[in-house]
Amino acid sequence: MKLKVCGMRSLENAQDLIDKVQPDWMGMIFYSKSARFVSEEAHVALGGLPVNKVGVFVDASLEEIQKCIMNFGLTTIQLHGDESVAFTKDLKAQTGLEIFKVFAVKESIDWRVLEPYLPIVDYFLFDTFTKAYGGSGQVFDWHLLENYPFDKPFLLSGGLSIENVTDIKRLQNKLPQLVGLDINSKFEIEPAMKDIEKIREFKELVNN
Ligand SMILES: O=C(O)c1ccccc1NCC(=O)[C@H](O)[C@H](O)COP(=O)(O)O
Repeated sequence: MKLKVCGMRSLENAQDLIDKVQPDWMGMIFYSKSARFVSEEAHVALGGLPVNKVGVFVDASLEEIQKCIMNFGLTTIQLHGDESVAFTKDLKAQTGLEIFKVFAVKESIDWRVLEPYLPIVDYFLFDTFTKAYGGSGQVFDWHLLENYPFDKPFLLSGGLSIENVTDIKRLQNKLPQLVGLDINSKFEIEPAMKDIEKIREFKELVNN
């Protein structure tokens, strides 16, 4: 199972994560209202890290995203807002980078909304709906994913922790399209500072 560790900001903490966990992706939040916001100046420290770097954006402009791609050496763009199909298509055409399109889950999922994104994005990512967009630590009703109708691989997110590993594995057994997990606040000591040992333990439990 692939692992994305999101909301990283400190160079030492990120280096430790890479050394001890080797995540498939490391996420940085470029949304100024987030407690995990990564400012432009941080690229000097974080830009050179040897890991696939995901930039998380909420309804940002193409120009803002392009700037972060250049400065931080992003490999992946996570669209965490209400980005349209046209915008997502333009972004893919202009950058050629891997794209995660996030869908914030409430009480139900309308699969027709996801369909036009299928030829454009590399992965869907399902997260819990909150007004703050992400990093809430809240779990949504995973039963809603059981009739996922596409072959497109997706990542699961929203309140993932060591406590719900058994349920994650149960879902993975039912849905082979679930190829990755996105973790964040349940592994934090403080916003944007992760407990690396706890993440290592989570990875071990998920993969064994
Ligand atoms: O983490 C944030 O502060 C954040 C703010 C705005 C948009 C997205 C954000 N996080 C993106 C992520 O991919 C998180 O990992 C995801 O929301 C799950 O977080 P959590 O429920 O804390 O595990």
